[in-house]
Amino acid sequence: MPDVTKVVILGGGPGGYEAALVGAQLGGEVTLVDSDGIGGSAVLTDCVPSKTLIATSDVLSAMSEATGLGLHPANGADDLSGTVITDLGAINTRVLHLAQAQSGDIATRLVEEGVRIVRGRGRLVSVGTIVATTSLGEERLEADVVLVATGTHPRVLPDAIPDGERILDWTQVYNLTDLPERLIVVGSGVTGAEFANAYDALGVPVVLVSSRDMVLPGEDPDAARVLQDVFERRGIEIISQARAMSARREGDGVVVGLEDGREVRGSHVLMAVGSIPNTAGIGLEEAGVTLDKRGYVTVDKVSRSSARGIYAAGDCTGVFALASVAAMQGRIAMWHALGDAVPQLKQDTIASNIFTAPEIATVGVTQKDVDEGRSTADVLMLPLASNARAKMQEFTDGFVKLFCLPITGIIVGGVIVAPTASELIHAVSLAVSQRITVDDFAHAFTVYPSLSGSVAEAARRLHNHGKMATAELTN
Ligand SMILES: Cc1cc2nc3c(=O)[nH]c(=O)nc-3n(C[C@H](O)[C@H](O)[C@H](O)COP(=O)(O)OP(=O)(O)OC[C@H]3O[C@@H](n4cnc5c(N)ncnc54)[C@H](O)[C@@H]3O)c2cc1C
Ligand SMILES: NC(=O)c1ccc[n+]([C@@H]2O[C@H](COP(=O)([O-])OP(=O)(O)OC[C@H]3O[C@@H](n4cnc5c(N)ncnc54)[C@H](O)[C@@H]3O)[C@@H](O)[C@H]2O)c1
Repeated sequence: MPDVTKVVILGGGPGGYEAALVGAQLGGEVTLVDSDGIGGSAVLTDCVPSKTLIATSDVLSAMSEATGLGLHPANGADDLSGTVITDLGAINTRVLHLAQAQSGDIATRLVEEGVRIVRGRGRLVSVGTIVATTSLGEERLEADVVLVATGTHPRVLPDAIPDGERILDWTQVYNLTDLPERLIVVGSGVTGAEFANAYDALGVPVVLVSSRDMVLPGEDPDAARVLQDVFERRGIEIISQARAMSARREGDGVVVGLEDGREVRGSHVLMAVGSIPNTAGIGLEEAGVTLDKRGYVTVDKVSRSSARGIYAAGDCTGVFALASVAAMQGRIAMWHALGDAVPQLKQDTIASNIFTAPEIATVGVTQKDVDEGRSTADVLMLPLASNARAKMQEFTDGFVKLFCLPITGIIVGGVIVAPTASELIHAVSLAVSQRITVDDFAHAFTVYPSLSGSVAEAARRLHNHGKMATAELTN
């Protein structure tokens, strides 16, 4: 390696910008090439905007549940949420401003740390050479280390092309200034579920077209069941085992055609049918970077691609489509490339959250791992309905589920379905990453009354599981 390592990063999302910060910290000469704005899709179109929208919809969800707390609307509405004017134009203006401001803050920090930002589209022309196409023309950048962090874009069905007005992908919903009269959401993965939940809370009649039996395929089935029940109770119309084939405009509305010939009518449709990696046409395979059959860059646990000197991070690797994972993969790449101590990416410690009401947070070993024999963990599920704080808050849906190893009682995973699951999961995440036992976890104080008391209670109830297994082993 030369005295100063030249690093060129393609993509300014969390995978790219977090790597840039580490690269600069470790003395690299870092150039970040980004085509659509620093912060990437995470900040400008996906994670930050959706969670900002959900900050508003959460207030309305709480208001709609407040009747049970003795708060009645004064104007004859069904619940408190019916007493406010939901100004979607104002909500979306706030969302977009916040995203732009966040993007600006990240760009400022990068420049302060000595990262050079090139606004343009980059492509590899050889292993160590990138050409960035900018508004001023082409710029050639030589690199000792390249990081590809180009993310993904929304998948489009050939007969349901988004028009940005009524047929929308999730990057386009923030253009709306008026609430849809009836929103069809196609796809009941995390994106579809979060938007169906948010728009329902905003007071929009929602139809959810779900290709499976239940919403959130691939997530914890008990958690998915809770959400399905909550959605149905709130009046979201779920069309299960239905695959959308087309979406077309008709008059002032849209018609979604299903595979079985049925048609669903609404004022708008949001297509949330997955993503495609941004890896085509940027010289990756020509430079020796192996892509899998879906187009994701194949990487190892220190973010190395198959081509020497070329690393990849984030959604374009298909590892786990989360901003936190992208950021960690990016940092790992720089630690490795620039010779610092480097921890491998541990996928079995990743925590994530689905921002619905209630939230669904998970970490580590899953129910599927246990059911399919990949983990021998003991499982305990504790409904939150008996928790004192949950009763005070009139919260009846949700549970805590913990997974621990049978012999040692080490906590290896957890699922929390609760209004603040995204915060509650951190204790479990810490337990998983630090290999804390159920006994140690249960011995730590929790506040009374609190939902976290149920997390500790679940650990306490797993005490005998570990003991029983140990006794069986030693007898
Ligand atoms: C609706 C939605 C909500 C989400 N919510 C959450 C959440 O709450 N929490 C969470 O952890 N994750 C969330 N995610 C996932 C999260 O957004 C992604 O995991 C994250 O964006 C991945 O970061 P990245 O750096 O890999 O890519 P991106 O954020 O996609 O950034 C990649 C950047 O590279 C640019 N680019 C592409 N090609 C080139 C090129 N050739 N040259 C230069 N630049 C290029 C792109 O324009 C983009 O700016 C959500 C996803 C969606 C769809
Ligand atoms: N809160 C968060 O952290 C958050 C939020 C959103 C997305 N994400 C990340 O993004 C990833 C992708 O999530 P996603 O929901 O965008 O995509 P996805 O691929 O997980 O889900 C898309 C869903 O659409 C369904 N589908 C596909 N074609 C269909 C059709 N024609 N008709 C009906 N249904 C159809 C699929 O069966 C699937 O269930 C997640 O795994 C997650 O990692 C995270």
